[in-house]
Amino acid sequence: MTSLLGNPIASPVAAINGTRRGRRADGPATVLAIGTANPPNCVKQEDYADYYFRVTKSEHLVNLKAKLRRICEKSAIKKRYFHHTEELLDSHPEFTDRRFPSLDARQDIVATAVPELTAAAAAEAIAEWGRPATEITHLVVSTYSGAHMPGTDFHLASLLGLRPTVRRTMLYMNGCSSASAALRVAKDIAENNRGARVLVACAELTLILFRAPHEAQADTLIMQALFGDGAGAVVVGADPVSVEQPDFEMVSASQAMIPESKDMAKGRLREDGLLFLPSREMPSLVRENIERCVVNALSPLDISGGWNDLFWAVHPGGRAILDSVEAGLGLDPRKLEASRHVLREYGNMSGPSVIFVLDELRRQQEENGMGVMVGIGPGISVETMVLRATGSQKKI
Ligand SMILES: CC(C)(COP(=O)(O)OP(=O)(O)OC[C@H]1O[C@@H](n2cnc3c(N)ncnc32)[C@H](O)[C@@H]1OP(=O)(O)O)[C@@H](O)C(=O)NCCC(=O)NCCSC(=O)/C=C/c1ccc(O)cc1
Repeated sequence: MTSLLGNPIASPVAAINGTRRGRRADGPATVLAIGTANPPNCVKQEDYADYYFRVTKSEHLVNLKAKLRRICEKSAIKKRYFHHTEELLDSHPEFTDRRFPSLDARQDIVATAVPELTAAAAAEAIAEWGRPATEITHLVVSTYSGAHMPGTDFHLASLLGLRPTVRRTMLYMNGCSSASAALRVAKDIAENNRGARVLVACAELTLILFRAPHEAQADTLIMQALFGDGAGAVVVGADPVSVEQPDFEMVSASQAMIPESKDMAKGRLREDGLLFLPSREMPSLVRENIERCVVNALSPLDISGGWNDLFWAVHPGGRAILDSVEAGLGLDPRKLEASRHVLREYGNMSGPSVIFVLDELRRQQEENGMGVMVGIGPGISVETMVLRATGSQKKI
């Protein structure tokens, strides 16, 4: 084939393939910055049973209150943060009276509260990144706290002053593995679009699942006892330029469904909000399956054991979940200290929790060499990302 000037040129397919290769990044995606945020209302776990039965006007359910107190005592949580306050709950009796539908009112509140909390975390990440917000090329947002069109991605882009052409992806209802899923998507975007800078943002507000106790549904006490509000944001990009100081390389990402687990961690969006139903078997199923998930994720990298030589960023879904991962992998107890710290200080914030754990690992400078981020979500889904700490001396 010749050009109009008579010079030989490559075939169109070869030219397109060449261009496609040229559009890819040279190196792996990296974590360039991390931001986190929580609402101001803080409730100590030791006060939670009194607080919860008072605000739901359920003091007469003395057995359930005693049960909640037992769960709180065993939770290894010290305190949690919530967007909702006692005043807000008082002004919305439908949030605590199961006879009335309340989804509309919950959706109306989270429609602005989720983008605002997400923006606080994202602004922190962008400030640390050190480049203008207008240089973010892609946005991946994940939440189960409300669903709107346009969604949190649209509002967040406006709140942060992102460019109007920022390419947005919205992920809904990924439960507690939502940030892990968003980071996996961001890694693919960053590695396949040279120069891309992807903002990942994830927030959850427990207002979407707050409800009064009920004798016939004692299991709902688990979500009231463990879950807290938070937002996490990460700037992801490959081939860092001089101002950028990566914390972690995102080496590989995998996802697995634990067999026979579809009823283990279910979420149902109801007229009275989101109902989360955790099975009692969840911790044991995690313990039995976690090593197989980790082996599948790491064997392509020729890593097939020596789990204590890696650092770990495990989703703090509950004390029993962390105990199960520790036992299933035979980890030295200090290996999950960053996850236990996040559980202790914030509770289970669902998806954003792993972003807090990554932040904590780099703060404690506990990360070294290779490590694994583990997200645990509905079904049971296990999201695994192999990371390599860059040893950045960034001031955070
Ligand atoms: C701190 C716990 C709750 C209790 O500690 P323990 O050492 O097991 O203590 P006990 O065995 O004595 O349990 C205390 C009480 O809690 C009860 N309990 C113990 N698990 C249960 C139980 N799943 N049911 C309902 N009663 C129970 C247990 O029966 C007992 O009741 P009682 O005998 O009356 O004192 C512990 O079991 C624990 O951390 N469990 C894991 C909690 C859990 O499943 N976390 C969720 C992980 S998945 C995730 O993060 C979110 C995914 C998600 C998915 C979809 C969405 O929409 C949103 C999110």
